[in-house]
Amino acid sequence: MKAKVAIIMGSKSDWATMKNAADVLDKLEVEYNVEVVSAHRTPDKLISFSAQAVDNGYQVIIAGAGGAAHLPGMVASKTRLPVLGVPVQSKALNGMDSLLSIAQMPKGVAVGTLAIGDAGAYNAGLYSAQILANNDAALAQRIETFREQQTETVLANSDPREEA
Ligand SMILES: Nc1c(C(=O)O)ncn1[C@@H]1O[C@H](COP(=O)(O)O)[C@@H](O)[C@H]1O
Repeated sequence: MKAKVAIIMGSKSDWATMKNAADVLDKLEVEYNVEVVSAHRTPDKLISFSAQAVDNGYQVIIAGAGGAAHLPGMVASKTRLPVLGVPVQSKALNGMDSLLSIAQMPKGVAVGTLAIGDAGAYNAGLYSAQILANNDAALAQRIETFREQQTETVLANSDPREEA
């Protein structure tokens, strides 16, 4: 079966962050492809990737980028697929630049913006699974189980003085 989720990022240096999206998709047994695509450095590849995304079987695109993070918005401008943008934490501005670049889209081209950094990437993975679960009962059940286990873990470790 072809992967329905694409995880793309502006640079290899974003992988440490974007791996969090891959990790949760692994946990939920969702297939994905991973690729570096940059609006700035590989603009032609961005156009072809986005234009072919539907034909390639993708249903959701997770796009992570840092600094002048144009990647998610530009991909969204060239495909109707939902694009989840992950602001990678930049050194100079701690990711505020990435966050605002991704969140402040002009009306008419939508990008779903997640939180800065690892948690945002993880939640982008989770969100993409939740979108796919609308048409996949087995995946929906795995997400329910994931949540129950998460709740049980928190309830079993409710003394803040003890190590998790
Ligand atoms: N924001 C973008 C885009 C883009 O938006 O297309 N392409 C690369 N970059 C970002 O540049 C940062 C530094 O990249 P390098 O570490 O390769 O210098 C990365 O966080 C990347 O996402």
